[in-house]
Amino acid sequence: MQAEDDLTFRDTTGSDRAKDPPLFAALIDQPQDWALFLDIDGTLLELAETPEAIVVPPDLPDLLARISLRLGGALALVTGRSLDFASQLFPGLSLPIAGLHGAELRLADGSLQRAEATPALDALKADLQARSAGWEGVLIEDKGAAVAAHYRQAPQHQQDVEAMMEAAATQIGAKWTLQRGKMVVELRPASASKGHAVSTFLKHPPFAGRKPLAIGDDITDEAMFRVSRSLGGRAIRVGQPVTETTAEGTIASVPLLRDALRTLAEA
Ligand SMILES: O=P(O)(O)OC[C@H]1O[C@H](O[C@H]2O[C@H](CO)[C@@H](O)[C@H](O)[C@H]2O)[C@H](O)[C@@H](O)[C@@H]1O
Ligand SMILES: [Mg+2]
Repeated sequence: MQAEDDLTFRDTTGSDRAKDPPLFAALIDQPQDWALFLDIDGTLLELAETPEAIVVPPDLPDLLARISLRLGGALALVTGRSLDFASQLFPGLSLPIAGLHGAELRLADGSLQRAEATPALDALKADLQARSAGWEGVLIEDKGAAVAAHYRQAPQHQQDVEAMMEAAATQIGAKWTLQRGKMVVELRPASASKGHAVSTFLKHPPFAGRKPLAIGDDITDEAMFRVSRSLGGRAIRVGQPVTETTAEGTIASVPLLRDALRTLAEA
């Protein structure tokens, strides 16, 4: 077991140290003590130009399956994607998943918590499509009970998108909240967050009684970092944080994180 101080690490160089960082050594030594919560976009998967253009490496599903087995099933995906989308990304795996930033849950026993769109939200989605139609490159992503406006391909429209989504948030009311992310502004159900998702998983088997390790790359992941650390767990942010982070360490890139996960799976 590593000394407590060694559990804090910061790799910004891409050095080999990230391949076997102390946090993962703790999981390798005592897999029965830990629960792992993994974000998808920008963490497990490289970011792509559009939401649909992401690529799942062929070996990733098997890697996740092996880690889940090693952790006694205490591995969950915690994502801004919808639960259905995340599930279809990894066909054949039936991992516990939190979707829509925590508003949708599939627990290890298969029980489901869904978030539903309302007629008002559906009308708003159509409105957003119409309002952004002239902004070439801006994409509206319909996620069921959430909607995202992406400007990765049209950074010149960032302010237009921000203003449009702020007005949309006022229009739809307090049941939805703005969630900013990497070149995206979303409206997500206000009732939950990634932090709520982690604390809910930890009340249920096989997560209950374990220490959480949360790994993510973006503002939305800070909620699970805070919960994880407040419950005696740990947090890692992938990439160079451009905003304040409560994670105690960073891993420089998606490939380096996957290297660390391979080390865990092969231990
Ligand atoms: O919580 P995550 O699993 O990280 O999901 C966050 C959002 O990811 C997606 O958007 C981001 O990734 C896209 C594909 O790489 C990229 O084109 C976009 O610029 C990013 O913001 C997804 O489309 C959103 O619905 C998720 O909330
Ligand atoms: Mg992410």
